[in-house]
Amino acid sequence: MAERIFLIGFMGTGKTTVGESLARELQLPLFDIDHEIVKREGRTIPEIFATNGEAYFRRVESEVLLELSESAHAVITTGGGAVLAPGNRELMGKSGFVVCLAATVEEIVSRVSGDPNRPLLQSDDLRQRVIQLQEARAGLYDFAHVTLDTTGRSVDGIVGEIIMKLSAS
Ligand SMILES: Nc1ncnc2c1ncn2[C@@H]1O[C@H](COP(=O)(O)OP(=O)(O)O)[C@@H](O)[C@H]1O
Ligand SMILES: O=C(O)C1=C[C@@H](OP(=O)(O)O)[C@@H](O)[C@H](O)C1
Ligand SMILES: [Mg+2]
Repeated sequence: MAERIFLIGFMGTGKTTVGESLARELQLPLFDIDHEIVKREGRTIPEIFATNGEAYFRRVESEVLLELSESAHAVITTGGGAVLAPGNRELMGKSGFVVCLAATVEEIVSRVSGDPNRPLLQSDDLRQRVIQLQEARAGLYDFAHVTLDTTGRSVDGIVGEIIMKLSAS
């Protein structure tokens, strides 16, 4: 079974939540790239975006991903935009088993609505914003080894399916 597992997918598909449970089940350490960035920077993601902009955030995100991909045997949960850099996609594809979580637009909207921690989703028309960003990212999650639709599914059920796919890999 792979010892380095990446969870990728659009915002609100449950990467951070599922990753915690998956790491517990597999008895592997867990690294959430967003949490690592917040620790390293000593400030929140909205603060980083507001003060230094998205390009700066992407640089730190890529640095943290590179360090974890080289060192940790772990479950590594990424932010939804970690796939934007081609180098990040290549790195994940070759250094671990990549699981993409997906969900319908309606499900994403209901999960992330009212959460101030995603600067890219602070919009008066959240549904339209999700659609627009998904279009801008079309195809960028397709390098995953497996993709799971999480809509209407329990975290335990999703974790069980990932473990089955891992065993078969
Ligand atoms: N399978 C699920 N069913 C219902 N709600 C979920 C599920 N997975 C995650 N959530 C909820 O959706 C929100 C976003 O989850 P999160 O793990 O932060 O997603 P991501 O890291 O992909 O942005 C959280 O409030 C979380 O509790
Ligand atoms: O998709 C994105 O560009 C982002 C996703 C977020 O992580 P989650 O996907 O865990 O919400 C976080 O990294 C940041 O707000 C940017
Ligand atoms: Mg997350």
